[in-house]
Amino acid sequence: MKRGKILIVDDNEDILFTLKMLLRPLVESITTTTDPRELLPLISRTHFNVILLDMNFRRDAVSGKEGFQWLGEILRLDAGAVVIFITAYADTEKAVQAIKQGATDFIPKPWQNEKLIATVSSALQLSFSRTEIETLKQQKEALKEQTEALSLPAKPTCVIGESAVMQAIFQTIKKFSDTDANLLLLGENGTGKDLMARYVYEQSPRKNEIYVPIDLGSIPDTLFESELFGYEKGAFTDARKNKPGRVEVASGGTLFLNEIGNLSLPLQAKLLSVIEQRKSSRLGSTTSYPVDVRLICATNTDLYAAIDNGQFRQDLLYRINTIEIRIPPLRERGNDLFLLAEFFLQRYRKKYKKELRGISKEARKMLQLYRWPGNVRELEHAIERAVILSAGTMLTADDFMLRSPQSSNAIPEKEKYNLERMERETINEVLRICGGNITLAAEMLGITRTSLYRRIEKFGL
Ligand SMILES: Nc1ncnc2c1ncn2[C@@H]1O[C@H](COP(=O)(O)OP(=O)(O)OP(=O)(O)O)[C@@H](O)[C@H]1O
Repeated sequence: MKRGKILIVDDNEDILFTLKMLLRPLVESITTTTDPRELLPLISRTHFNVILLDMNFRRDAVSGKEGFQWLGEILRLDAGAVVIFITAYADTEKAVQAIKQGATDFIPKPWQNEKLIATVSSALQLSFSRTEIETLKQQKEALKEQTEALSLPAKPTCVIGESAVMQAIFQTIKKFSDTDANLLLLGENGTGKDLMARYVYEQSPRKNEIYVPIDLGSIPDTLFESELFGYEKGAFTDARKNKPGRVEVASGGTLFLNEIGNLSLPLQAKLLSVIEQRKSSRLGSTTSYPVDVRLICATNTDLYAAIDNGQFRQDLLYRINTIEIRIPPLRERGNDLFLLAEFFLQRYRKKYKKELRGISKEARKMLQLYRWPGNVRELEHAIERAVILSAGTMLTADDFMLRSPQSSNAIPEKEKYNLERMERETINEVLRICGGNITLAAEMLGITRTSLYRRIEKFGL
C-alpha cells in the first residue's frame, strides 16, 4: 500500500514532470510547484513526508543561497520536515553545508534513477519513523497524565464486592482474563464501570501496555472524530499540526470507551469499520495505520432499546460485546453496601483526621433502606460528607444528608412499571430485609422456597 506525500519545488517544469513520473509508484500523492513562494502556504496546509527542493531558482543562480533560505523557512515552520536538496551543481561542500543546516540528503542533477528512488525511499522511512516517535511521545504524555491523575506509584485497582452477584462477575472476569476479548460493561451511573474497566485491564495479557480511557460523555460531538482518530495538518481550520487519535495512541494496549451510547451513528459506522478492518486513518489522510487495541466499552444507556429505536447499530454491539457484564446497582448488592461504606469511612477518616470508630446501628438501617440512585459514587460522597460533619466517634443518621425517597427514585418513566424490574427489586429488597433468610423471604413474598430460588438464580441475586 502506497503511503506518504511528496512535495517537489523546482523552477524547471521538465524536471518536475520527470520526478513525478519516477516517484509516483512510491507514494500516495505528489504535489509540484515551480514557485518557491508557494512552499510555505503549501506546507502549512498539508503534512508532506518529503520535500524535494531545488537549490537555485533564479536563472543563472548557482550559489544555492535561495535554497538555503527556503530550507530555513521550512524548518522554522516544521522542525521535523524531511528535505532533500536538488541541484545541478553537485559539490560535496554544498552537500555538507545543506545537511549541516538541517537537510536530510542531497540529489545531484543529472541523477541515476535507482539512486534517486533509494534516497527518496529512505527519506520517506525517516519521516514515518518521526511520525511514530511523535505517536510514542503522545503515548508517553497520556501515560504521564494518568500517572499524575492517580498520584502513582499505582496500587492495583481494588474493587470491593462479596455479594453473590459481584462474585459471579469476578468469576467471569477470571475466565476471560487471558484473552483479548472485547468487553462491554453495562450499569447505572456510579456502579463502578470505570473502576471495573481498569481492573479488567490490570488482569489482562496487556497489563504492561498502555491504557487509554476516553469519556465520550465529556467530549463535544464535534471533537469526537478528531479525538478518536486523530488528524493531519490542514484537515480542518484548527488542525495546525499532525495529531494522532486516541485509537492510535492506544495501539498495542487497551482503549476504554466510556459512554459508548453517546456515539453518533456516522461515528458508530467508522468505529465498526476500524474494529473490523483493524486499521484506521487520521482525518485528512488516506494513509491508514494498523489498529491493535483491546476494546472495553461502558454505558448506562440501554443499548438494546437504542437498537430498537434506530439509535445504535446492532452490528457494532455484536463487535463490542464479545463479553457483556452488567454491573448491578448498589441496592441489589446486599451487604456490599456496608463493606463499601466501611472502605470509604477508612479513606475519609484518614483524610480528614477524625477519630471515627464506625457507623451507628440506626445510621446503618437508614443506609440500608435508601435506594442509592447514584450508586457507589453517591455512597462515597455521602460518607465523605458525613465524616466531615460528624462530631462524635460514630457516624450517626444525622450526619448523613440523603436525598428524599421521592427524589431518589431515579427510575426513568418508561422503565418505572417494567414488571421484571419490579420483581427483581422487590425480591432483592425482601431478601435484604430478611437478612438472606430464604424461608422468611418466601413467606413474605407469598411464594414457595423453590420458586424463590428459581427467581434468585434468574436474576443473579
Ligand atoms: N466496587 C467498588 N469498590 C470500591 N470503589 C468503588 C466500587 N465501585 C465504584 N467505586 C468507586 O465509586 C466511584 C464511582 O465509580 P465509577 O466512576 O467507576 O462508576 P461508573 O459506573 O463508571 O460511573 P459513570 O456511569 O458515571 O461513568 C469511584 O470513585 C470508584 O472508585
